[in-house]
Amino acid sequence: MPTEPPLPDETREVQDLTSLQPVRLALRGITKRYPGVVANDGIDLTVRRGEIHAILGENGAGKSTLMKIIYGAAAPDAGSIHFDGKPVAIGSPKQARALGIAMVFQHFSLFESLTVAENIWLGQDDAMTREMLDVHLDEAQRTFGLGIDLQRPVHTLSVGERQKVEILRSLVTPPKVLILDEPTSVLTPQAVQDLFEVLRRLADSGCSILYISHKLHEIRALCERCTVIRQGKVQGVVDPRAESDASLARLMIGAEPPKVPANARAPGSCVLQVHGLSLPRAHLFGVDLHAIDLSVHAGEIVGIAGISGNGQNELMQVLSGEDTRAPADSVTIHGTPAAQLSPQQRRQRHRLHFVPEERLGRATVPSMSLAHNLLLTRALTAGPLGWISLARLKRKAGEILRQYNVKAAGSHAAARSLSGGNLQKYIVGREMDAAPQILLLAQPTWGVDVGAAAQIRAQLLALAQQGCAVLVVSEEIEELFELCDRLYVMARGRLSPSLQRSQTSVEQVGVWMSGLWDGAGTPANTSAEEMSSLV
Ligand SMILES: Nc1ncnc2c1ncn2[C@@H]1O[C@H](COP(=O)(O)OP(=O)(O)OP(=O)(O)O)[C@@H](O)[C@H]1O
Repeated sequence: MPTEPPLPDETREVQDLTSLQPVRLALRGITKRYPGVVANDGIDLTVRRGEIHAILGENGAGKSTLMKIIYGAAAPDAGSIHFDGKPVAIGSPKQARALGIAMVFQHFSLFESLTVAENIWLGQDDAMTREMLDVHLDEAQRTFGLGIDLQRPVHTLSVGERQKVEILRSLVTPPKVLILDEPTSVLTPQAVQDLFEVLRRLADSGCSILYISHKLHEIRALCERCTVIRQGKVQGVVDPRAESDASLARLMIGAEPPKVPANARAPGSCVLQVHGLSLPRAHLFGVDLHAIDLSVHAGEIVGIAGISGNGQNELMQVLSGEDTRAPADSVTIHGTPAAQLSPQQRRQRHRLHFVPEERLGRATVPSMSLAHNLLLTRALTAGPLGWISLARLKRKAGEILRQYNVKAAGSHAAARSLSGGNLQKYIVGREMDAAPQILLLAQPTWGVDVGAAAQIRAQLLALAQQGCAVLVVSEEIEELFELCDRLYVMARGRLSPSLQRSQTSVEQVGVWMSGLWDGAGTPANTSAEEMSSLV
């Protein structure tokens, strides 16, 4: 049995059955510095064979950096890695894969028009023929009960099924260590349960799993050990099943997350109205919108629940002005036709601001500094005679960093250098800081830690209190119940009637997410393909 390098005294090591298993991966003193920040500061991590080990930490704590080091995508400045008892230098993802380390990234990288098998084949080494791949895939499917039709084009798959394709891809050559970075962000509760079953079977077969998530209940349901990181240092190694949300939050952020204030507002007049909006999809893999009716009042927070890929993106594009094909009066703002106004016209005339789902590439230009990224949505920052004042931009970006607790090297930092959660805080902060009258947000707390998520929700409530009309699209039903006065549910390009939050339940919204409300079209007139997109 390989010997484990000694653990430092300050680490609270949990002793349980997993400690009988040999050590598969041991990191000692891993340090990684970026300009202005020590992302990993002497990190020790021990993962045993067949163990599901969670990595927990606030935004910017250094989790992704550590995983990139294990996967050979970043080089440590100091420290050592032992794999199956032997010291290794992992210089590239290819070397990591050769050792048996696989990684499933947060964002899917699949070609829509190719089949599942073709997508998986693309990522394999040249030596793997299609015939060999089919044998491996059949074997992996049988062992882990994945049940994916390998011949289906990816565009016909639901998000849950796409996630399974990513996992299946990592199982072609059975991994010894599988790293998953927030794999459940876009999954329904049922798809999460299915994923957990697959992961448990994988662990039973001896694979060690490193699981990054901000969702404490998931970590508790799945993992027997959890390494908590704060500001690049290990705070402790605990059994998450023996910890409460409060105790995990204390380890992670040094305090309990702030309570979101109770919601007592009286909505004002109707600000944003959508009437009978039907729109064919703009591209082959989009969703048609059918007869959408929606209203949002001043001072009101309205939520749209639903599984992503059911038309939410298409609707948000019409509302934000990115898609101006709809008849002018199908969207009105303060009673005036608005569907054909550009995003800039909506910002200038109606102070309508938008936080899209994609942080990099859409909400920000990855290579530009945070200060320059302000220019994407803030005309206010131009100086007299239309000159851009860099000093003003920097000052404003600095204010947003401070007010929204964003961890970054400064206003000069490139957007892509921020951790996912910190960039999300910056984008939400940038739009809230513009004092919008209408704010549209898609997945506002995606990838954000528990403390920061509570902070963003509290700020949204305060904004509504000041009279802003807020529309939130979210996969997280609990979040919508915490925030919203009214809810709609979106399925297959249709929007349900509105529900007062106080008069509905999570269960009812869950049922409606399958498109089963009166007048929505019953399963009888729903094609198999449409139904599968809801699973
Ligand atoms: N390529 C880079 N260049 C500069 N700084 C970086 C780079 N990658 C990460 N950092 C910084 O290192 C720190 C740790 O980032 P990391 O992405 O590892 O955090 P994280 O714990 O995964 O956060 P999140 O939960 O928000 O994804 C952050 O301060 C981040 O800004």
